Amino acid sequence: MAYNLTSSPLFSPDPNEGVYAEVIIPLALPRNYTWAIPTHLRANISKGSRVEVQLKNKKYSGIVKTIHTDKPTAFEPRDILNLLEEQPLIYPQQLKLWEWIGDYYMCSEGEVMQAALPSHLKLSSESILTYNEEFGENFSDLNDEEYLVAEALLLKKELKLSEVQQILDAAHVYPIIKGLIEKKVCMVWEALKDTYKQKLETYVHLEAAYHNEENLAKLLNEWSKNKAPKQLELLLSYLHVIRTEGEVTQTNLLKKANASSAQLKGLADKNIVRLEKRSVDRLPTLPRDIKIDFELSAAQVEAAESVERVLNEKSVCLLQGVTSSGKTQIYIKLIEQYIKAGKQVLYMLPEIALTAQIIRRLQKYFGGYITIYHSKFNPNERVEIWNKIKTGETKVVLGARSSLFLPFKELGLIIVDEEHDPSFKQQEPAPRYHGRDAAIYYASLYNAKVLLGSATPSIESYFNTQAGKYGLVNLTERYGNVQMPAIQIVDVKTIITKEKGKIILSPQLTEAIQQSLQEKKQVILFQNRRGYSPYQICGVCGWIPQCENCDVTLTYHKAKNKLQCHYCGTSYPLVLTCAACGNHNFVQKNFGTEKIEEALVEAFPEAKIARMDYDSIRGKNDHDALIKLFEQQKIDILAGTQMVVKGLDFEHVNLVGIVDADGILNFTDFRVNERAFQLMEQVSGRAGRREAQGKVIVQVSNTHHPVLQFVQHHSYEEMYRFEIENRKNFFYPPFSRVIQLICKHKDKNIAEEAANILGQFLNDKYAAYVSGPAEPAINRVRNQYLYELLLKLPKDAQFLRQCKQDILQQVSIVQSNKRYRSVTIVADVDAV
Ligand SMILES: Nc1ncnc2c1ncn2[C@@H]1O[C@H](COP(=O)(O)OP(=O)(O)OP(=O)(O)O)[C@@H](O)[C@H]1O
Ligand SMILES: [Zn+2]
Repeated sequence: MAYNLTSSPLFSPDPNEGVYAEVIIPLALPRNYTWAIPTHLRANISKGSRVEVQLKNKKYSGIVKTIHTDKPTAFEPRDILNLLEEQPLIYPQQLKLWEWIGDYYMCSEGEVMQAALPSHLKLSSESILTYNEEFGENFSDLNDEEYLVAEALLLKKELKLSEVQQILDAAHVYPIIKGLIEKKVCMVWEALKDTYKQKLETYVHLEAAYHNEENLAKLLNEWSKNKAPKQLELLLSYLHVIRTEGEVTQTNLLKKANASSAQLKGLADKNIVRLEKRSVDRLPTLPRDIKIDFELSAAQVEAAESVERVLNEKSVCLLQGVTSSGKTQIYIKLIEQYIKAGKQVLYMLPEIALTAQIIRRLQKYFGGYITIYHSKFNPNERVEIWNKIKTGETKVVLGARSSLFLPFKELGLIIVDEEHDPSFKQQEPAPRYHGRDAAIYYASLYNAKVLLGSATPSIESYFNTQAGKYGLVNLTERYGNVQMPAIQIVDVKTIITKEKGKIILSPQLTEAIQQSLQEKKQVILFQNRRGYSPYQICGVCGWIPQCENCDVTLTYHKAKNKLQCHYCGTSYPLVLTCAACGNHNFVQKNFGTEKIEEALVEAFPEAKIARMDYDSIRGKNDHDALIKLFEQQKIDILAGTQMVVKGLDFEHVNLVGIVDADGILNFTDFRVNERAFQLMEQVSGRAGRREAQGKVIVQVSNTHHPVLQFVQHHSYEEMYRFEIENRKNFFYPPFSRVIQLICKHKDKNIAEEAANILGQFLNDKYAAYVSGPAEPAINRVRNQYLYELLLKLPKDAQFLRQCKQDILQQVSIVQSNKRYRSVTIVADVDAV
């Protein structure tokens, strides 16, 4: 099914008859409300239009979902106040996507809208406007009303929309605010993303008049030598720098020209140059240029051709290529084809913040054709990207799951790289959607194709290939025909340490590291726990310090000398005295990345060692900086969490150590085997990617765990055959669909009662499919007690729809009881 992008013109109703619009506003309402379209707006409002509406005493910008003539009977609809753009803000495909996500993931379209639109496009009375420092103070282009608001903003730096209303004393403020945002005088502050801080830099531009060679020559020739010779010198320097470097910052220019800012200001006052303050994070504008300078290997050519063949027949193809087989290279060739055919491509990655390496790789080939969409970007930029995608100007977008909400004009292909990665699923808040699954739906609306890629596909996707729903293409050899790394299992049970705890560096691992260092190779050590040690125990009575807000032991962070809860983030001072027995004899149990780093420094004093986890990486650039250092071999050993795994490509790593595999194998989740395999295979995949075969050492005490063998054989198929039997026997996905319901309340009894009532109802109607309510392993987080129900439902669309409806209805019945009104009930469809 494909939709016509030009929205259908309004039907022409009887002028005396009312016309109404169902409007989505960014709130979690159980349903959308209806407003009347006043006569003067009828000709221009269509599906997808952005309008200003009032609900109770608050105003919102909302999106028109449908237009009809059925007058609501229960209430007198109010008029829509304003139409904010002539053209619809979003395409019909997006309305469809929002609706699908709302239905499928059991949330409101308002919640989807909240996630889908950049903050600048969703205004409400509570929105806060902040002054945009980049704008400067030149208000000459503003009209009277805009001027009033801009002046107030310059003074106060931020204003609530309700305050703007008072300043203007007008009913219709949204169009004025829209104008100010478009002119970049202000931005909408995003409460959740307050980490965003602009760093500004002043850029120097030649005024437009001197872009003309003749004018410029005249200016230079007629410059009288004795008047401001320093400025002339500065101007000549500028002309030199702009030619060689493309862009000129004030700092750079003044340094190169050995000039002062007063001299630069002199040039600006003469209207020769113009100074512009701009955020330094902003992406450089690269020329739009495709430069593909590599050839695919024979195996890659075959795989690429198979992908094309499959996509001619099916909408979705899974490219299963072992680690370092060059899947990215195949994507690059495919992207090139789509660009040349005038189509847009969305390249989705699990965590964009961790993928600077891939961004660099793609920019090298596609230059300005590639755009990155990122929640860390300045809101102005996000709207700019939004608009360029909507007009079709931007051809390729690289982004995490939220890039799915962009308004593509001619979407041709979605690539979901590392499709198995659990971070494609949004956890909190709603919409709790899966980026991969929503991508498949979204693509279908454009008749676009989807390419899923992974060395270790999700069981669900692989199952779909076996069922014939998706095509499957295999790439079984590494690029350059390097052998897959050899896996050595080290039984840590047999190694006794001084402290009778788990060993961090077994003799085998130590020796292997030594050898790598001698050969001038690099080492990655993986541990899925950060901090120094995950708990400390009183050596006398066994008491363990816990978080006050969560049912969780506290992790010791040595560098900060603090205890920290990894669930709510609260820090505590170190506990030296046991709260139970008063002794001072704590033992640090188990270990995280910080302790590994310490052990490495001790064992290899000559080596350069670095740690990569959420404690050592702060800003968005830290990660890339560390990766670059590792690429340039300025680091010998890198110890880290999942962060060291995701799709990274290093040339000189020949050894990988999985320091504590038991920590991966002992989860209680039904996906544990799948996850453990994926994680270990992916970590292993970082070794020996270029020349000779690499080596992986897995330290583990549970040496008979079946997953270890699958990893040792690098055999996804063995893992799949083993796991699919389990899933079938216990009726887990892909044989069923799971919906997890969680009741949360600060009073344990109330949470439990609400869960019981819900459970009772579900058990009456869906007994065969319900387990719980039960307390999860961690039953209190942020002072909220948790109770969980799990439904494993047959995959019958009709049946599922009914069941979801019943659940939602029941949730609202439970919450209509005063006692349970404040119980939070979360439904998570396809929970991961
Ligand atoms: N045809 C080719 N020409 C030149 N270099 C290539 C080619 N194919 C792959 N490579 C190089 O081999 C390395 C591995 O490729 P790539 O990172 O694409 O593998 P991958 O399949 O994505 O691996 P993973 O699943 O581990 O992320 C990269 O450095 C890549 O540049
Ligand atoms: Zn806590």
